[in-house]
Amino acid sequence: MSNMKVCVLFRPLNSKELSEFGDAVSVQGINSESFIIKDEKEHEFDLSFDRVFYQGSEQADIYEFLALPIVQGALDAINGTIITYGQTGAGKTYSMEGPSIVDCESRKKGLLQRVVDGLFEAIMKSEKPNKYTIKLSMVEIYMEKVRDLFDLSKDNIQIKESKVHGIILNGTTEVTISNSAEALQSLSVRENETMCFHMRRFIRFGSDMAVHVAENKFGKLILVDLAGSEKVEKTGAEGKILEEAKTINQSLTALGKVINAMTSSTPGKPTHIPYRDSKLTRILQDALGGYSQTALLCCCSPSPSNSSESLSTLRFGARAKHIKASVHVSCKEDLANNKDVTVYTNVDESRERILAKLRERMTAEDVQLLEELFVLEGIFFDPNSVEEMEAAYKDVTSRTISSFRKAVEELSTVVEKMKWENATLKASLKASEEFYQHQLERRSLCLIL
Ligand SMILES: Nc1ncnc2c1ncn2[C@@H]1O[C@H](COP(=O)(O)OP(=O)(O)OP(=O)(O)O)[C@@H](O)[C@H]1O
Repeated sequence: MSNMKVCVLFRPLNSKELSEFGDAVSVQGINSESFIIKDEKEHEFDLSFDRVFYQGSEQADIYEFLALPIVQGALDAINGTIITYGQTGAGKTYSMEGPSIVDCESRKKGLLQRVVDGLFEAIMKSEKPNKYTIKLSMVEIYMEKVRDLFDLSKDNIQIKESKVHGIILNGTTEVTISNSAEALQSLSVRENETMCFHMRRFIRFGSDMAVHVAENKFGKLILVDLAGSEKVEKTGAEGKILEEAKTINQSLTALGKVINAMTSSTPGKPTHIPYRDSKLTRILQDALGGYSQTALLCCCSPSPSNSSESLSTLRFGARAKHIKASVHVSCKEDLANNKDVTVYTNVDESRERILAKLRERMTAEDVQLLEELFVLEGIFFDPNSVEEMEAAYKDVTSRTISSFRKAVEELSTVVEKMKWENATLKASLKASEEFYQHQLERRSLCLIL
């Protein structure tokens, strides 16, 4: 079963759509998972997803189905990612944060407020609320640069990989938050300050909530409100805004390429997954490539005027549905010695199996160097790269076998030597016994005389 949960949301018709097409819609619901959508030429497409939220759906229902399991997972140190995708005006931001982050009518609260509330509620209900620390960071990708929205002087954050935390945004400001109100206040202040119109139009922030579950566990929860996915020419943009639109388009194209590569790989054949083609795909590498529970909300307009963009969004979602991600628990031990240990639940067993075998056969230092090399090369996040690991493992195995052979030869020589020593000892023992017997016989002869 795929760990990528893909849902579809059809927002209500807006006033422009109502004035142009009345209440006509291109979507006909079948049930909560399937619907029929017509393109501009009235061709019908029968599609199914994990859940479909039709016009008038409650924000609370979307949260419960899509995000609640991810929030619960984050508290158990399972990384989670929630992404909204769709054309401009399709309802991505509304789904993510409702009409506004703070002072929002309870019913209209979006995923962001509900995730924050859900995290703190779960923590307060837990046996030891004090063992949790929640840190928040917020970044945006602007013109292929990652910018810290809590410290605008950090406008070119580097993306790195760590064994424990996976993809990390190096040096990003982390704000420790102790309740929902504090978190939402931080998020809303930054949003108003930094998102002027042209950026707001194309760029969205991702908030990265790091949940330190316990001293030795760490969960990461990322919410990503993507930029509009429509074709650049549809935006009517010019000049700098056109350049921004093109960059966004490239990063969404890179996201599409990553998803295509992941879902079209042939078993047993290594496939290159182009995570490094854009900052967006690099940041989402964990979420897509294996160490996360991921939910994608495909936001669409139900209007016939937007059916071609809606279909393009739905095709993207249908493709993403086939990504088989894996669940990962991050574990940090021996902080004082800065020694990281990762514990895996159900997956990436191949990697762990190979590493375990390498550990048996190589020195700890060699294994560590090999791991570092693979992390640097991005191999650890590419499930298809297991073949490369297998090749490395075979190489190590053959070297180990020949060193075993040499050891067996040495051992045989030692055994031969010991056999010879044993025979010599036996012979001298026999000689001693004979001598002793001879002496005894002589002594008894003397006594008889
Ligand atoms: N589920 C919904 N219920 C009511 N109104 C909605 C819903 N979704 C979106 N809207 C309205 O539609 C408009 C556009 O939505 P929104 O800003 O969320 O789009 P978007 O996909 O984030 O677009 P952009 O890429 O431009 O940010 C807003 O005025 C919003 O209030």
